[in-house]
Amino acid sequence: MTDTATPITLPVIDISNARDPTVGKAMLDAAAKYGFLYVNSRGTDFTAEDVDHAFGLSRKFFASPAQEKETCRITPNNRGWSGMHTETLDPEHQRTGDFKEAMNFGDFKDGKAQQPLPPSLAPHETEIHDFAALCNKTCTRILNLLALGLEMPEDFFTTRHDPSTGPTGSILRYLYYPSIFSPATASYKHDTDVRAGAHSDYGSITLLFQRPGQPGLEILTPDGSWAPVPIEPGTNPDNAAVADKDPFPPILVNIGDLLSYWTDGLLKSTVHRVVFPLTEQRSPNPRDRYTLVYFCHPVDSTELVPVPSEIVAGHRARTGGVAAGEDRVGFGGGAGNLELGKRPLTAQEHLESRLAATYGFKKE
Ligand SMILES: O=C(O)CCC(=O)C(=O)O
Ligand SMILES: [Fe+2]
Repeated sequence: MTDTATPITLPVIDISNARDPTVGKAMLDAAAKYGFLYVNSRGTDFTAEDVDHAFGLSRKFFASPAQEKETCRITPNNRGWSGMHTETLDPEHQRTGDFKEAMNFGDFKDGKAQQPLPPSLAPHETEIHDFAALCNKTCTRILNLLALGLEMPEDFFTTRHDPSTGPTGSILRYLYYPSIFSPATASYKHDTDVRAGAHSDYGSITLLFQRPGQPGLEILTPDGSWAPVPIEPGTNPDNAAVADKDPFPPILVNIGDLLSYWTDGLLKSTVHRVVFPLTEQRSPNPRDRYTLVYFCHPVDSTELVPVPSEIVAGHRARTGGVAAGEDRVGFGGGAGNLELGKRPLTAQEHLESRLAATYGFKKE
């Protein structure tokens, strides 16, 4: 099924003018329909060199000796390195942990990491910080456009995502999924195992940088089937060609649980996963997959008050808000259904509740 499914067609949006309401509408439509969209790399703050360099650091880190990675093993604050099979994103359906390694960076303070960096990365602290800052800048454009699309004050989200005003839950993540030829994947069973289990993201928005010829991401469509997401829109997922005019493949953007909750489910937090496409398994030259992910979160203390948007209010009136009847914190009700006399959740509380729901069972 994974391999015969038709790739999904998602809009590619140019965000070079982040103050254009027409672009805001296009972004809102995609966020409400699919929860996923592409951002054309030409309209962002990144050069091809910025992105290549970040992928280079990621490769250098994952190729470094395990003893070195051990010095920065992941801690309960979600920062650091997690090894092969350490994370299980969909424990109900996975017999084994994800076939991936990851390295998470939390907020920097005055350009300094607030976590141990291994020898392979310590000399590159400034570069890692600068890349995370560019990611945040691109998220600011996207959040501005979403606010415009929702016809609310355009700085409503951006002022609440400004890391200079306080700590945030934002994470820059390097990901490495070894190829099917790697000893690390010897036990992989197609149609049983996954490189990353089905999940939704927790924050406001996520940026995903992919490399040509390293496919694997799929999203769950409303009819319950999995659709591959091409790296180059309009091409086959494993077509390695990059359009000449674009500095690097478009950035894939998706809505996370927090922004879905905040907008009463109008913006969709879509479930996704990473697999080995069958074409990749049959390929004479299967490739490792490297991705860079930026999970953008509001400042921790942000109160998730109802958003001042008539469009969200209309959606709430029609549907009752996000997943009515769901009693899991962070899903049920939506921010607009705040009970009288109750205070709103903060961004930090929302994140903690989602982490507890995902990892709570294996904490002991
Ligand atoms: O690496 C990818 O393609 C997706 C990663 C992802 O969905 C995640 O880390 O939340
Ligand atoms: Fe994800």
